[in-house]
Amino acid sequence: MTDQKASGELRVAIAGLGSIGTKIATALDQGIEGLSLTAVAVRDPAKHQAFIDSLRRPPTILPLDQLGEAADIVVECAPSSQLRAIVEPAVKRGRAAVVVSVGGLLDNFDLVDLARANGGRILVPTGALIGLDAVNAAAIGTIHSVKMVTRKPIDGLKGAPFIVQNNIDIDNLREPLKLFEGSAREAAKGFPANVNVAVALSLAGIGPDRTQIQVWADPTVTRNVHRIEVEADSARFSMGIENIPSENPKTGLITALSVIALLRKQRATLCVGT
Ligand SMILES: NC(=O)C1=CN([C@@H]2O[C@H](COP(=O)(O)OP(=O)(O)OC[C@H]3O[C@@H](n4cnc5c(N)ncnc54)[C@H](OP(=O)(O)O)[C@@H]3O)[C@@H](O)[C@H]2O)C=CC1
Ligand SMILES: O=C([O-])CC(=O)C(=O)O
Repeated sequence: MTDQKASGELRVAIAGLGSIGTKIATALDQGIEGLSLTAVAVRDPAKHQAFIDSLRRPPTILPLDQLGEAADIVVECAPSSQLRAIVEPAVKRGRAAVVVSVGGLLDNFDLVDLARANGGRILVPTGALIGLDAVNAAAIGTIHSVKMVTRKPIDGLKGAPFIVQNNIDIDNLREPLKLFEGSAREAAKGFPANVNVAVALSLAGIGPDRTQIQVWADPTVTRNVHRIEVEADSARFSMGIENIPSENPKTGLITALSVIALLRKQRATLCVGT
């Protein structure tokens, strides 16, 4: 690993080899300019050994808290409950942490201060969303409102704490049901594995308390559908995305691609989009 550092490559580690992590690992193994995969953290090594062995340059398996020793960039793609255990040791060492479980960041926002104090960075990819470049730009001026409506197939919402705690039966729905309306912050509590997108949107724009979201369980859709309306002093824009679910029905296929695009930008000569 020291050799790779000496060669000028940015070393990348991945925490969690699920739907998102395996795709990022494969892309890094196939080659991203100036980056190499050096380490991964998994909960059950035996489960992932065959995948790791199938890579051309198999990474080392390390505990979560050691990823920052083996990498310049630590990519978090585990459940949000693990966010702190992954990000804290990395940013303490001055590393960059790419966070996909961004909903979990709201309850751990001191990590941003920790990163700042230690020369680390926290990078939130656009993920399963669209247009955070425009939201970032509008936020340089004044954004008056950000409203989002998320519709997901039943499988994309099963088990969400909001649904369980309120005893809502979504299994037998025949028409769309509005489950939730409120702030991105409250939505992240009720749907921690379902509305990371709303939190990313809020952090790019006017924050988790002012960003409004509706969450619908919709048996008539087969994709994770997000529609967003932004009203700002520079522009008014509407955005929509219909994500094809990955093998994890809660996660759109585009999420891993978004992280790969972010990683590509770290060393690319030509960068397009903010
Ligand atoms: N920002 C965005 O736009 C989006 C964010 N997400 C979020 O990204 C995260 C990852 O999603 P996804 O890949 O679909 O999830 P998966 O459930 O497919 O994968 C998560 C992986 O993390 C592993 N894991 C669990 N605990 C640990 C641990 N202690 N150490 C190491 N690995 C662990 C799991 O292992 P095991 O298989 O053994 O359980 C699993 O392989 C989720 O939090 C999800 O909500 C998802 C979609 C969009
Ligand atoms: O935000 C999330 O956690 C996932 C999501 O909506 C999607 O993949 O479309």
